[in-house]
Amino acid sequence: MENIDAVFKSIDEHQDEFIDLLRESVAIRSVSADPARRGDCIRMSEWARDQLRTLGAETSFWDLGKQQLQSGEELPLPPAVFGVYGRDKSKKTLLIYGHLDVQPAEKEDGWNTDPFELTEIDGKLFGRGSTDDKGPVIAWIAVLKVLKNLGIELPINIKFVLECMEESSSEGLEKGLEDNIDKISDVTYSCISDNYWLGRNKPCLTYGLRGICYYFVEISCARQDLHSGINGGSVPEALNDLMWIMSQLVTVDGQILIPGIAERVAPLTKDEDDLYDKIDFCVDTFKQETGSHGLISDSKKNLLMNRWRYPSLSLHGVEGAFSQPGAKTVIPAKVIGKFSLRIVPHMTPEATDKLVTSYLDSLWAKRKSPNTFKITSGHGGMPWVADFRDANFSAGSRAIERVYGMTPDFTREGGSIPVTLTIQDLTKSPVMLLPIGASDDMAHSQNEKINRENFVKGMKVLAAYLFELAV
Ligand SMILES: NCC(=O)N[C@@H](Cc1c[nH]cn1)C(=O)O
Ligand SMILES: [Zn+2]
Ligand SMILES: [Zn+2]
Repeated sequence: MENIDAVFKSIDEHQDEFIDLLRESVAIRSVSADPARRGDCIRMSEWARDQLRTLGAETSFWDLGKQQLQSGEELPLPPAVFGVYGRDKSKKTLLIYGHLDVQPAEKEDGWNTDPFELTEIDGKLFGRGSTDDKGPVIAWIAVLKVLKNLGIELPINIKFVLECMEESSSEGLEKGLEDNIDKISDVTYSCISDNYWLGRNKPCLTYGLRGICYYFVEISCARQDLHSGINGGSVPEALNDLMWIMSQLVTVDGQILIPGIAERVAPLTKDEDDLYDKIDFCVDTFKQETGSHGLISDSKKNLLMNRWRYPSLSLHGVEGAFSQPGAKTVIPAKVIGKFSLRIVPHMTPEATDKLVTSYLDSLWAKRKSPNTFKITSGHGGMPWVADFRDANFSAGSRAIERVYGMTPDFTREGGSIPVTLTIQDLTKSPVMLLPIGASDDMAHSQNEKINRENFVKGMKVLAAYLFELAV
């Protein structure tokens, strides 16, 4: 560890260069959900591969096959980037996973700046992907650049797996990992930096994620849209049916109304119950950061449990419904309601699909509507919970202490990174989530940002972690 101060110094000195690298990557509009942006996603994979290659990694692309769109059209999936640094059999091997795709963003959504032009205001670097997840990926690249420039040998071998479809259910990646299992079977530990601190000031390490099950409810009432004056009162309307169904999924205080869900949740143990008290989390700050008008509970423990260890159901939108400004008097012919459930141990996507489908079928039978009704389950991903008392977490914790002078909180996360469990299972090795961004980074939302300080200190934590892992 005698070199670490030189590494930290170099990170400080070259920080603007690394921010420029982040700027370059943010400018590539790699929105995986938008078929029109597939070329940008492929370009983003090429960009990351070239970065790793320039730094001396052996790189290759994993072809992940094709994506079948609802329209029947087929699109190539962006290739995953595989990078290898070092094959020294006497050293441990760390697998680093990150994603290069981003959520959609338009200036008109309410951004104060162009989402694809990294803009620094008061030490905050605004831009789509700045924190989720281009910032953390660039932070890893920056660490390798610094080590290379200083001529410092890597203390461990590194394998990168970078994908460009995470925000669209990591389509193709599980198979890509399985097909390339021989290339990752020597992995000792894995690290994913793709989530956030619980607050703005205290770093954390994360040992749990919720899974996800996504659903589409399609109702059609006519061949084409109708005039609500001419036809209103004579035609049973699809959107009325859909709203009736969607209003019976979850209560105002977040209770899921689908029978059988609550029974599948892992019981709370005394050990787990005790963990929540020690965690640094302020309910009022959380409320203020989310800008929400109220919270489902004002107890710290209940809120954390609701975010981490209980399922939640969110309604996301209705395709086909009139949503522009103004007062169009239309009866939409076909609407598709979208909702998802975040699932937790011991729930599985398969069992959840059955409960959801059977409940929606029973509601539809009660409705006695002549309209057509179809439920489709979209992507599903398992939850993940690990042991945070292992050597991977100890190394992460020591690295954080070195940079921040404090030990991290051990947290879970309400979001989902389904590939986490796949990586753990395929490599048969421990995975740790090491977030570098703060709780108010607004991933997926308007004005996503990463603080310059988090970005720079995050690089230092990642560098120190590499050396701590080797101990
Ligand atoms: N940073 C992790 C993340 O944002 N994960 C997404 C994954 C997802 C699932 N469906 C669409 N995206 C999340 O929403 O948790
Ligand atoms: Zn992410
Ligand atoms: Zn995300």
